[in-house]
Amino acid sequence: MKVDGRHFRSIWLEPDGWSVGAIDQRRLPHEFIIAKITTAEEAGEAISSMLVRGAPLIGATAAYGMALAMRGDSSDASLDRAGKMLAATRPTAINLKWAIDEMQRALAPLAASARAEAAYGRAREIADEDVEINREIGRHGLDLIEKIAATKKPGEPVNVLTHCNAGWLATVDWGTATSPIYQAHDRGIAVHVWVDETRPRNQGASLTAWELGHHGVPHTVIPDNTGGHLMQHRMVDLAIVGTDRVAANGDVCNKIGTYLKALAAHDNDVPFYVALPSPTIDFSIDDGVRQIPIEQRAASEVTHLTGRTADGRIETVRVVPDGSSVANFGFDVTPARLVTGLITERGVLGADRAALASAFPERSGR
Ligand SMILES: CSC[C@@H](O)[C@@H](O)C(=O)COP(=O)(O)O
Repeated sequence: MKVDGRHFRSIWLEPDGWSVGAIDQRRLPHEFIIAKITTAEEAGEAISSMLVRGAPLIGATAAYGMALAMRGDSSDASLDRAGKMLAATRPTAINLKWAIDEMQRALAPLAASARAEAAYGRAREIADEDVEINREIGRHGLDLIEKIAATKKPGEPVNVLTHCNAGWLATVDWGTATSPIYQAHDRGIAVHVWVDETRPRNQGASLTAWELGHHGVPHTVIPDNTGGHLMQHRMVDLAIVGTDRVAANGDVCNKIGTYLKALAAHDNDVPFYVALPSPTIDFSIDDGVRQIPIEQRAASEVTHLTGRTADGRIETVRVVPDGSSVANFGFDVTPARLVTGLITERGVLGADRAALASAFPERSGR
């Protein structure tokens, strides 16, 4: 996608042919800083510090991290060590494990001398595949938006609510939940996005709003608690969110607060869609609510807020009284019964085992 007219992916191989560039998402929307990742350890640190975040991008970063590990030491021990180190960086997004497994499957049978080149090749493929998958998600989601647009008066926008950042910053390009929005906007369909701020880290307010703004998509940032009110007053035509892991039964894990939006959508007959690339499906888990591990993050994300002061300084301030205890669950699980459909690269599916298994038979048997 474009930043000030220049095309960017969220991660890329630098022109030196070995180091990895990425947009430092901790600094947005106030500063656009490019980070250089030169070792597997730095890739791991980029994931755990949320320099990069979003399930598909975490996977792509881990793949490049494995390539960097192979560049330094391509032994079996190094392959195993890098996989374990990267897998421990964040627990919820299954794309991380998926990408590490893919890399190990591709590299383990090779002679050590052939691994570094093969690792860079597979990491690049994983990144390129993510872009194509997200383009296809957009194509299928566009049909849904077009159908709603056909019911509107001329110039009246389709109102989409989204949560967190499932945009191009969370993937390699296009985004998952935002891909249908970008494609609709590019076709001249009037779309307007309600952007949940997404406390505590504010990925909606700082990242989704930033990227929609750069693409010229009309949007309004709302406090997280606003969605139910908007839905009651018919101000939301559909919700589209991303996901960090979908269980085989169609339960959807996503950023904390997604479940409450799905409940409000259900109560108000607002279609609630989840956009996902197939690596986000975890066919080894049958019950998302009970089995998906939920990351618990630092209390400081809740107790403190970072922003830009009127004179341009970036400052962090405390908003919670000293001494209050804090809980910071990073994700929640929306039961499949609340999901209208799963927008995948192979079409819009029901949120159930049969639909997922028949669309992705090559994954469901593994
Ligand atoms: C296409 S990304 C889908 C999800 O990864 C996204 O909605 C989300 O919850 C990201 O959480 P984050 O904690 O910012 O990595």
